[in-house]
Amino acid sequence: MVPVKVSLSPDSTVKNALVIFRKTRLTGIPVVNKDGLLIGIFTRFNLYDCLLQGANLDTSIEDYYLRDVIYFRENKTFNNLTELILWLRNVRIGQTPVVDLSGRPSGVINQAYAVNHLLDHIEILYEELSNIFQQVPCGIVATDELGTINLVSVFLNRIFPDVKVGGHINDFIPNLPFEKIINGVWAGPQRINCLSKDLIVNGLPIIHTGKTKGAILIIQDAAEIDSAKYYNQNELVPQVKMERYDELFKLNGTKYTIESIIGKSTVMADIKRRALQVATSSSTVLISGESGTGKELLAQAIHNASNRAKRSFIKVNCAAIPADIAEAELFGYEGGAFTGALRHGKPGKFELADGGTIFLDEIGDMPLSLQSKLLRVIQEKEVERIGGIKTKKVDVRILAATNRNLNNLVKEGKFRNDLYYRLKVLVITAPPLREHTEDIPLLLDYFISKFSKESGKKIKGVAEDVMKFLMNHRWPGNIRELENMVERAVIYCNNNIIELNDLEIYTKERKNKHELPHGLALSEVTKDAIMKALEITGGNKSRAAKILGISRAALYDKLKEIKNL
Ligand SMILES: Nc1ncnc2c1ncn2[C@@H]1O[C@H](COP(=O)(O)OP(=O)(O)OP(=O)(O)O)[C@@H](O)[C@H]1O
Repeated sequence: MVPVKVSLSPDSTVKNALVIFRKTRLTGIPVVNKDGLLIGIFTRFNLYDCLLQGANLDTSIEDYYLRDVIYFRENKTFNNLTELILWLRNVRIGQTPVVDLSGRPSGVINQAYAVNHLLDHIEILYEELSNIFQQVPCGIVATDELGTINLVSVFLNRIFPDVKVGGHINDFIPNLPFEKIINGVWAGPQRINCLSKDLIVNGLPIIHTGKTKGAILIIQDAAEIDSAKYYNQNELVPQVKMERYDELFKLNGTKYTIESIIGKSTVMADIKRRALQVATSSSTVLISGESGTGKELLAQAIHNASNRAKRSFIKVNCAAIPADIAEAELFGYEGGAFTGALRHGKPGKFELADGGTIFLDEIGDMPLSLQSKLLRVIQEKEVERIGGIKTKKVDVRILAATNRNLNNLVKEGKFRNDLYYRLKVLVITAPPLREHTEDIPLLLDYFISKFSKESGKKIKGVAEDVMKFLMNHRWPGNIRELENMVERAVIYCNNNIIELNDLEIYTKERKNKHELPHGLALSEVTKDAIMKALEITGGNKSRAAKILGISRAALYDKLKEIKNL
């Protein structure tokens, strides 16, 4: 609002008005009664009219000012867009007076101000709508009155991956009764069969000012709804969903979806929202975070929420493949390319992931020589087998994960800068468990239920002091450490409640407190733990890493350090 301090009274003269118009940018001057209350407005047009009718400078404005004015009270807000649009359409003057709560003029607002207000409203509304569209767990399409698609929700693309904005709805979903929906005679929800899919369809025409402007269609996969009915509502939600996705998992070799990610804290809710958002695009995603924070789980969840869900998810552990065979593993080779090569050659992981997703785990450990080849695949979207003469186009979505600081690796010359920039188009950071300890009770419930089922025990939960201890633990191995701790505690537990003594981390901590010679170096403790883990697993490093709650790469790093002790 622009504050206005000037006003006229009915007996003010044309000259008084001219002086104010000359001094201000006002297009209308408020007219007030003897109590100072707004009773009208004297506009520039009123001035022209009275001059044309022969008024002189001393003529009073009494017969000329506008009495029937739309004005606002200072505390007026528009409750909704329609109210604001109506006002914009109805105002007859460029500036609308604003009065204070007692009815005295205090300023004006102009149309530019109102339009800006309108745009702010539209922006908020648009944000809200697109969030709903991205996250609502059923397929939604909005079309115009002819059936041309304006909006498609992420979930619809899971049922019909090809549906795109700009196309006609019946080109993608032929049996859909669009005519009935647009004419308002579709008594949905109804089951229809379309392209051999069993669908539950609901549809409504969008009617604006009495005219049909388009339609909203809500489409669900009947199989999903039917299968959900079979599950006990009281069971853990993730387990219900997991079983429902079994088919998909079998198909693409994954285990997790967004619903498998346990955690209701704000950070975890943000992560899930972000995962759903990035699932809608095909750009490269860099998932960073400490070991055991759920980076692989996130990668699988993103794949399964994307329209590539029914295609392959290929995982490559960049730290685990020996450098000399890494190129063949990733890009494949032609028959006879080298000694020991298969006669007919072998496709690489990128070819196997064609149409789907490749997950490059521990990307920070990828040898430099391979990094330049990966960069070429990302840029050219084609692969060349070793010993091959042709390149092959591949459509692969790349998800990369690392627990190392790639920025530092770039500075140390161990990671290509250009590859780093290509990888971090979209970034998701999995938070360490110590930053969302409020999720510990939920994670505990989930893992206790999982391992109790596996071991045939009926463990109900943890004792109060256990919960206290766990909430205060630092969790260097994050959720993996918690998971492994519960797995062991369930084995040791002899009752139906896990006690402090069932926790290895508690007994170890107590032992360390009481028995370690004062001043024993931390490196010695680490060494002891690693040696013990290797002893238990008979030298198996993967299992030893699991017991220690760290990644294989982290274990290799620690072993290197120990050698130098
Ligand atoms: N939010 C979560 N909900 C349920 N389970 C989880 C969650 N986060 C991680 N986990 C479990 O913790 C374990 C470790 O997760 P994951 O392998 O995805 O971690 P990571 O960050 O990829 O680890 P690394 O860097 O060591 O490879 C897995 O068994 C996974 O199922």
